[in-house]
Amino acid sequence: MTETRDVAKAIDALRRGWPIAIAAPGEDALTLLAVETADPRRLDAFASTGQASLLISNGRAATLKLTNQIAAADPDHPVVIAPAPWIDFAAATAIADPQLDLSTPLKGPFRTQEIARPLAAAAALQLARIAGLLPAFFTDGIYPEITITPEAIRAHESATRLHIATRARLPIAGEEDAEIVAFRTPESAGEHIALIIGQPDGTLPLVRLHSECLTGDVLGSLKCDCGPQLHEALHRIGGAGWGILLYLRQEGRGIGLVNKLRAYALQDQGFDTVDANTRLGFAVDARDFAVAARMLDLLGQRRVRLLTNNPAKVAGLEAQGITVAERVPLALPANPHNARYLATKRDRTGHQL
Ligand SMILES: Nc1nc2c(ncn2[C@@H]2O[C@H](COP(=O)(O)OP(=O)(O)OP(=O)(O)O)[C@@H](O)[C@H]2O)c(=O)[nH]1
Ligand SMILES: [Zn+2]
Repeated sequence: MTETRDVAKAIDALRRGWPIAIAAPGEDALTLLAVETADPRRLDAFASTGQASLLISNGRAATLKLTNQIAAADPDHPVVIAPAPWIDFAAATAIADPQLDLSTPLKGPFRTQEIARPLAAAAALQLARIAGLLPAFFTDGIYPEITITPEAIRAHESATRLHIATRARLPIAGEEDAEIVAFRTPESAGEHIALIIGQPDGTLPLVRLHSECLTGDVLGSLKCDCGPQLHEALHRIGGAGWGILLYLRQEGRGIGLVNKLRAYALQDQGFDTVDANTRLGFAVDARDFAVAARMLDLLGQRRVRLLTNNPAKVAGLEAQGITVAERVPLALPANPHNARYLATKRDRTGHQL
């Protein structure tokens, strides 16, 4: 069994443009080179014939009108494009990156091929998301140094080794009686944070799960509602007497900052937040709230009142054994820049406002 440490090495390798392999039980190993971090020289070294297959997500394949029958029936089924002489590094980049769709007339024809290693292929796309890279790979090249298993990727993602690293008083503007709690896991560097406001008083805590949004939280972006929601949540928790804000390192609904900004670039071209994620090749929402449940558990709070408009957060916590006794809506006025985003959340992702 590969160690989760090897997953960290594999993520590092992909981000540096080095190949890795994923070996699932019952399948031959699938060799992979991330398109985003490759270059023509690395592609030549990976595929000595100069030609490699391309592994892309179902959403990206659908945009390129490339889903074969099996893939069309199953939106999680990745797609492999067979090698062709014209699929050089530049063509592969145009296949991988939807931002280039309007400026790059795609060549063709493409030929998709049956996926010989479906488990490894699905794990590869998951790993691209964890690494914050575009979900597209050259495959079937030379055998690399690092081989990992889908099981190790799952273990790397799991919250079971999350623990409290330290806690300290942290008076904040408007809420001076607050304590910050930092959580760590050996698997990843991004630390999740809880801010406990007020003191437990026998009532259920008012809890907010806030997913990181650098643009909204720090820069005051008007494209989303994250910044105002963050401040309103802190205010509402204080007003309730006591409660907890979980600051989850799930930037861009789990696809990472760079991929979220790619989604913004697609939104500049007219796509909404849902279609932008799909065209990039990601799930509409890639978050997993198991980590939030584990944090509440470690804080001794298994029954909460939850500030959210998103039924998926309620379901995600309840699936992990946290009781959401009440959902408390958290809606803020729209502005001209985020009105469409809020309408899309209401109309397409089931947010209840
Ligand atoms: N991929 C992507 N992520 C976005 C976009 N706009 C905002 N985000 C991210 O969405 C997340 C905001 O989620 P939250 O406010 O916690 O949750 P929510 O699903 O809107 O549910 P609420 O609890 O009702 O607010 C943050 O991680 C943002 O970075 C976008 O257009 N694309
Ligand atoms: Zn935001």
